Amino acid sequence: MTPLLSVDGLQTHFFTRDGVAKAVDGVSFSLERGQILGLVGESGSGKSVTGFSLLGLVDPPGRVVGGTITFDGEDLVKGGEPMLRTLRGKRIAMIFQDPMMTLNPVLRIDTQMVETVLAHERMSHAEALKRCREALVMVGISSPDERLQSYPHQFSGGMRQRVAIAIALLHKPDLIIADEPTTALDVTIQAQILAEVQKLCAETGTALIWITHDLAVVSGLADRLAVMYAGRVVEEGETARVIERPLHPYTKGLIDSVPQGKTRGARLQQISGMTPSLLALPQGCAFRPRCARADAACLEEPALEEKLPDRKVRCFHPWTLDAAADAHMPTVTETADQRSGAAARTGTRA
Ligand SMILES: Nc1ncnc2c1ncn2[C@@H]1O[C@H](COP(=O)(O)OP(=O)(O)OP(=O)(O)O)[C@@H](O)[C@H]1O
Repeated sequence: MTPLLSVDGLQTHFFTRDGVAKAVDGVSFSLERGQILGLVGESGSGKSVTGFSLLGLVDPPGRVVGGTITFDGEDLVKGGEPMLRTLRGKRIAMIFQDPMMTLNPVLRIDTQMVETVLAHERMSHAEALKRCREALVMVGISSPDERLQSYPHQFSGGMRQRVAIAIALLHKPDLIIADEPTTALDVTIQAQILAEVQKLCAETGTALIWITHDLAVVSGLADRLAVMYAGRVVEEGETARVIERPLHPYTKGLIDSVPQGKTRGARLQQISGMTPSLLALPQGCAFRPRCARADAACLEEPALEEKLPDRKVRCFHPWTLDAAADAHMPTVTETADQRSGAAARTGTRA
């Protein structure tokens, strides 16, 4: 089956006075209709820039400098702004962390929603209003008529985000890109919205890219995961399989740092070290300075390769491909420095 979206070798760079920040540098993934992809990684890994690149929303000094984005058979990079203008908001919608990026504070909800409908479709005002009402009901808003006559400031944060999601749904898009849309909300509201979005995707066949730094959020939502580090996808695969058997040391570190019921009260493992500056990336694998499994081979840049069926990983020493070897490898949370410190104390070679 041809995927709805196929991103191949996408590169989006920022040409700053201090140098070129390769925020997205060779990102590849694909998505089928109705599928949910979780795009995960620490802050600054290039998740948002990837999302913005898909919609042609990267502003100078940033620019898409390479790769292809194929959406329903059309090359969006080649098609450029004229093609994107016809798709944006209609076939591809975006939900932002701050719903006020979507909502106009001085307009009533009905005015802005009806305007959005009529921007892409010809119908009467009454028909457009009916569509708006249906979209509000879809995201769990009761008494939509009353809500339609309100202004954004009359809503709670969670309710504002629901309205923003309803606006994204107005044209029954093929793809929604959601950039940390529930991060600012309390856990209960977040869980409700996640459940509703999941249901909507299943019902409408809308595909979704859910961008988040929170692996726990997407693990219950996404069909597939793409893990990003320093502008690159380092691991991609089916969510359950990635969580159960992470291959990349960074993915394993992310999973180990998610609180589990069984570890309540126990000290959480954290990935030591910091994400590197994009203006001064280490030679070879960008995760090398934080990785306990790194060796001289990692001074070369690994490629994203399919090391197990339907599992891609960008690493020379992925986990659990060789259980016997894994048993002798240090955990990802130990750094090379810690290892050599331990070795010095015990008089062994690190
Ligand atoms: N306007 C800009 N000018 C220069 N560099 C930028 C700009 N926007 C983004 N970048 C670069 O792109 C990198 C990735 O940014 P991006 O917002 O995609 O990260 P992210 O993974 O979404 O993190 P966060 O969750 O913090 O938003 C930034 O760390 C920065 O180096």
